[in-house]
Amino acid sequence: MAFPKKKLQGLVAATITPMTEHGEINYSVIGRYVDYLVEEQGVKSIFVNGTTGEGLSLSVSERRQVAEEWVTQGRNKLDQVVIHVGALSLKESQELARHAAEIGADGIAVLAPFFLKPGNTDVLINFLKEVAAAAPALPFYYYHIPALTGVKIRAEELLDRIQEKIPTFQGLKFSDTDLLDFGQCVDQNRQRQFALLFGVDEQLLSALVMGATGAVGSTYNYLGKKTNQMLEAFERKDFSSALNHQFCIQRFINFVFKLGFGVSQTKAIMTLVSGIPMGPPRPPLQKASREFIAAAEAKLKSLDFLSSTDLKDGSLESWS
Ligand SMILES: CC(=O)N[C@H](C=O)[C@@H](O)[C@H](O)[C@H](O)CO
Ligand SMILES: CC(=O)C(=O)O
Repeated sequence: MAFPKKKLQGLVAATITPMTEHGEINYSVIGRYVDYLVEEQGVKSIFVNGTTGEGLSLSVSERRQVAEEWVTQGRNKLDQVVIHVGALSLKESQELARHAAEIGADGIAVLAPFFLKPGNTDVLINFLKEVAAAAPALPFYYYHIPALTGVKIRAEELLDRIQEKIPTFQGLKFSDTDLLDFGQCVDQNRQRQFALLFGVDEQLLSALVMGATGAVGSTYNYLGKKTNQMLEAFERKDFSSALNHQFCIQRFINFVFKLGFGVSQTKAIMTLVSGIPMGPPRPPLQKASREFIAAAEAKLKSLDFLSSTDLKDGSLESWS
């Protein structure tokens, strides 16, 4: 297969894995979820089984089924479905990579093994290479998220050496606030067609200035429309309105940060905004509190991210 394939760009939603109140995966709402992203948020690409999707809290068999459901439901509706296949076990990661290729996903992403960790860049690249080789026809993305993996290898250094080792390498998802590292990823790869996707939603505008080609994030599930307005303003070089959009997004994220924000809260907010029940997270994560939901709801309304008519069954009423 010729590389690069179609480039991954624009907003990519890191999908939530919907669950039932009993903690089983709720596959039945994924079709509705796809329609919601496309129709209500203008988001046409997704990143499945990542941090937000609790990918590392799912069994391999669940991860396969979740990936399959998104690919099936997204067919002819979504531009790209990228499956995160990172795992501590190389074997599991390879199995998931092969599976992603079999089901017709558009790409795979892998993070650094985070328990027994790679000690340097070459060791990390060699691990990634073994996974990539299990899906030789699929674009491969590195998922750089040092705060969660504890692997502090700079992306710029990895990018420098990865292309010659992994022919399917297409880019990275950069979930870190180090804009020097990110800027150097852009600057040193101008000749290449890499997708350099930023993953800190509250700082996306800075990364766009620095040359990001797209973004992967959790908030695009419910703030996709707003963020798309920021991207459009940026495209037409209307920086003051782009900044207004970014500040508005920041006001929300900053507010929830102070209350304590993570995957559990993301599930609750998405339930509230979309009306699609996302359910509780899987232990050790704990369901967001009622107080959190009430405060988030009020904030969403005050920022005009949620009109009262948007509120459907999934909202506070059914929150116990
Ligand atoms: C740690 C984490 O989950 N990061 C997400 C993606 O990488 C982001 O989308 C954040 O959720 C978002 O930027 C809010 O902090
Ligand atoms: C945010 C993101 O990319 C993830 O949830 O994996």
